[in-house]
Formats: sequence, structure tokens, C-alpha cells
Amino acid sequence: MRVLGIEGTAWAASAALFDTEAEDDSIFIDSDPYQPESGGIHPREAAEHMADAVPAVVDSVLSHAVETSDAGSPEIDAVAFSRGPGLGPCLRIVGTAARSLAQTLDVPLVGVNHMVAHLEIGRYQSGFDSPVCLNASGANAHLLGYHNGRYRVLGETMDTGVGNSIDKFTRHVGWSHPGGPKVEQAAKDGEYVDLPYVVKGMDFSFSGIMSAAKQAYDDGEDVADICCGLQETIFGMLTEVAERALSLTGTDELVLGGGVGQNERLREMLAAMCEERGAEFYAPDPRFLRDNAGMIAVLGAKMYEAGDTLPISESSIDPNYRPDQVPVTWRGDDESVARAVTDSGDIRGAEATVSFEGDTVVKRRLPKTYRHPELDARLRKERTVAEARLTSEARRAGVSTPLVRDVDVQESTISFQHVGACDLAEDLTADAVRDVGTHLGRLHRAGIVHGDPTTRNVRVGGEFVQLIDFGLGFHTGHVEDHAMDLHVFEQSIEGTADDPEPLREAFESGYEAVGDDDVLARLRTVEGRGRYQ
Ligand SMILES: C[C@@H](O)[C@H](NC(=O)OP(=O)(O)OC[C@H]1O[C@@H](n2cnc3c(N)ncnc32)[C@H](O)[C@@H]1O)C(=O)O
Ligand SMILES: Nc1ncnc2c1ncn2[C@@H]1O[C@H](COP(=O)(O)OP(=O)(O)OP(=O)(O)O)[C@@H](O)[C@H]1O
Ligand SMILES: [Fe+2]
Repeated sequence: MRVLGIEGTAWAASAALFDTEAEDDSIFIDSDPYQPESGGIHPREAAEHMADAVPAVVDSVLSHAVETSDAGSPEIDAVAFSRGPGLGPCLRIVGTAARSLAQTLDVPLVGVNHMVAHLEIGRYQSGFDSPVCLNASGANAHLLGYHNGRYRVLGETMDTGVGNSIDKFTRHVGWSHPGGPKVEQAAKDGEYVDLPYVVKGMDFSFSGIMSAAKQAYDDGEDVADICCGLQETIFGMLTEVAERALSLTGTDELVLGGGVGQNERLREMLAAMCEERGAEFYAPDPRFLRDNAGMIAVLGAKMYEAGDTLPISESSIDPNYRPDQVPVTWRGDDESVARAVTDSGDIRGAEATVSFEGDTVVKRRLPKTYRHPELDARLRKERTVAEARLTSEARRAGVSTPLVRDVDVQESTISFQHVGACDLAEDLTADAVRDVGTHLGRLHRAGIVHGDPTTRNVRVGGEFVQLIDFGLGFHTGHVEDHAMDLHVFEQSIEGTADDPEPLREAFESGYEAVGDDDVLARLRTVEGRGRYQ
């Protein structure tokens, strides 16, 4: 089968031929990038570039198709194109080009989600079955896992995409677009500086770091040092949430996607994290990480094989096309990112190792070699202190938590009373989830957020449903922070439950009974935020 793919969501006008029967599975790609003269990507200029460059790259791929066919014709079976997400003016040009080519060649049209393509190229090349995927691209940053016919968003940025955040900083210091490679280069000569580190469960945000980085530059801090601090902080956050996703789902395969994935330091951190926990890591070659039509053609071929083609009349583009909206027609229903976790003896959580000594649980935050040593020391200490303090304070606020028996901040170790029979993830019932809602309501009333309320951080099967793992918690009366806590919990349910809706309802009814209505109202706006800016 031979599929011609066309990409053009933002900056890369690209076409590719994927021939599934070629000996080496070869993928021929021709791309023409748009380079803004100044500033960032201008949608109108980018669209003008698409209008010029898409026909040229398509022609070049068609010529290649003719050259590599015995028939003297291109022998294309289907045309696949990026349907979204991306810049509307660019997508429209690509959509028009793809429709007319499919009609001229008289072959089916396949509409591909660009973010799912960033994921599937890594899955295809790695041969992994059901990995967690970290998409680190310009306009996006999220973790995806497949479950029940859809890719679930396990965690994502609450504001801008990771590449766009970096590019905004480099614009501030007067460097040309794209900024990512320049930050990578400059960081090599820099010394680490501290910047705000913001992770909430598997979600994260970049705006605070970026303001702090710009401020540091304006204050005369060495730009190479800031670049080093930026990379260590941002990529440390992405690696941490990726690890949390592996831990939450029980998966031992991670693939990387997106243009920021070309960064050596990010790849090094992810590889080190995976090695440390015995997981496998795969990062495609740079030409398949940055926007390219090869990934569109590869996913296009899978979709075409599954009969997932589009009538021309229904092939409109969608600038906000989310990966979790895509019906995944090319994978089996029985595949899933969520697998049973078999625990024998010690448990390796995302952050710590936990060992059981009688009815005592000893939690140690061991150093993470992927993190910069200064950042690592700071986080381990801060979180150990927060966890011990907030676990006790939560009890006083009427929330069931284990007793804290001993704390050793120097060694980042805490001893807790053993509670519950299993994690909520293993026995996910509406009743237990309702109790979690009530607990969070009480906690918020006491001015505390949990910070990482997932189905693995709740223990069930004992006298009470108990909350554990307060290491990311803090004191706050802000509605926004409280709503974020609820969002993190709901995402963890949606990531793994077969039928999340009744659980969500139970959770919110539990919260409503004691918590603040404003928080539930804010939750609705949090859910729709930070996507594709
Ligand atoms: C929707 C679509 O148009 C969009 N595409 C996109 O953002 O292009 P992509 O090729 O995946 O990523 C580009 C980003 O990748 C960054 N980048 C490129 N090389 C980098 C490097 N060595 N280190 C860090 N960032 C890098 C650039 O600065 C830029 O922000 C997306 O996938 O979100
Ligand atoms: N007090 C406790 N009683 C019983 N089991 C516990 C207790 N504390 C931790 N565990 C078990 O250990 C696992 C990991 O603990 P914890 O969540 O605190 O570690 P972590 O490394 O912070 O994990 P993550 O960041 O992945 O949530 C829990 O999911 C739970 O199964
Ligand atoms: Fe992309």
C-alpha cells in the first residue's frame, strides 16, 4: 500500500510517501519550512507560505512516486492530510490541496489528527504495544494513553504549549524563531538557576516560569544561565509527569513526539528516568519528531487499512481538533494503556519507593538522576516537609489520612501507618469516589490542596477511604487551585475508567456536600483551558 501524506498545520509545508511494501518500509519526505522574518509565526504569512510550498512538495513526492513504481504512474492508494489541530488559514490550504489531489488520483481521502500522528509514528517505529506518549511540541504539551477506543489525555499544559513558551522567551531576548534550538545551544555554557517549578498531578503550567525567566533576563542575569535553568526546570517537569503517567497506568513503555522532542537534554532525561524504573523509551529520529508529512502518511495508512476514510463533503478541517476526540479505528478494543500493576514487596511510585515494615510504610524520595542535583535536592526536601505536615493537618481538618510516625528530612524519608487494602485504582467504586469528593471538600475548606489526587493516591478497603501522598500539596484559598485539584482527580478517572461519567458525578456530589459551589463552577472553565494556544 502506498499513501501520500500532506502536512501543513503551522510552519512545515510537507509531503511524504509511505510505501508499506517497500523493503525498508521507506518513508520519503519533502518539506519546506516557513521562517518568519521577525517575531513568531504569523498565521497569514504562514498560510501564504503553505499556498506556495504545498503544491511544490506534493509535486516532488508525486515524481518520487512515479520513479519508484513499475507502472509509470504514482500508484497512490490514498491521500492523507492533517485535519487539525493547527492554524485555520494553513489547514484550509492543506485541506483543499488534499481534496483536489484525492479527486485527481481518484483515491480515498484520510483526515489525520496531527497530535495523534506525533504519537503513532513513535509507536509504529518502536514496535511498542500500548505506550504512554509524551507529546512535546510547539503548540501542545500532553500525555496520551490509549484506553477503550480513544486516546485519553492523562495530563497536559494548563497554559501554552512547551515550544511556544520557549519561543516567547527567546523573542523577549531578541533571538530569531524558532527559539528551542538556540536555548539548547546556549544552555550548554550556562549554570543552573532556580525557576518556579509547577506540576499538579500530571498537569503542569509554564506561564510562571516564563515570567520569571524574562524577569531574570531584564534584571541582568546571564542568558546562558537562564537557558540552563529553563531547560532543567521545564524538561524536569515533563519527565516527572511522564513518570507519573507510567506509574498511574502501570505501563512500562514511553514514546516521545513533537518538535521539542529533538532536544537532546529532554531525551536524555526521559531515557534516564525510564532506565531507572525499568521502562523502555523510544524517541523517533528528529525528522519524524518535528512536524512532517511522514507521520501523517504512516497514520493515514493505518486509518485507510481500517476503512477510516472521509467523503469529500465531510472533510472539513478543525483547528481545535483534540486527540481525545478521535475514534481510534485502527487499534483493537482489548489493547489498553491501563494494565494491572503487580506489586511484589516494595513499590516504586512516581516519586518515591515505598516499603512495608509490619504495619508501617516507609516512603523514601531517592535522588532522581535525570534532574539537576540542585533542583532534585530542593524538590525532595520541599515535598518531604510538605507531605509530613499536610498529612497531619488534613487529619485535623477531618480528612482520613495515615498517621505520620517519623520524618527524616535529611534522608527525605517518612514513616506512615499502613492504611487500606488497595489503591482506589484497583477497586474503583462510586461510593469510594464520592468519599474522595467529600474529603477534598473538607481539605479545601481548611485552605489546603492535595496537589496530586489520583486514583493511586487514595487507599480503600479499610474503615475509611484515606488520602495519601500530599507531597505536592500546599496552603491556598484560591478557587482556581481548588478547581485544579478536582480536575486532576477527574483526569485520573477518565484516563483509566471504562465508564467515567457516573464516577465523575459521584465525585462531584461528594464534593458539593461540603465544598464550595464556586469551585465546581471554576472546574468547568479549567477543563476547557490551555489547549492549542
Ligand atoms: C499543531 C502543530 O502545528 C504544532 N506543531 C509544532 O508545534 O511544530 P513542531 O515541529 O512539533 O514543534 C516546533 C517547536 O519545537 C521547538 N524546537 C525545535 N527544536 C528544538 C530543540 N532542539 N529544543 C527545544 N525545542 C525545540 C521549536 O522552538 C518550536 O517551538 C504542534 O504539534 O503542536
Ligand atoms: N500509608 C500507606 N498505607 C498503605 N499503602 C501505602 C501507604 N502509603 C503508600 N502506600 C502505597 O504505596 C504507593 C505509592 O505511594 P505514594 O503514592 O505515596 O508514592 P509516590 O511515589 O509519591 O507515588 P505517585 O507520585 O506515583 O503517586 C501507593 O499507591 C500505595 O499503594
Ligand atoms: Fe507538531
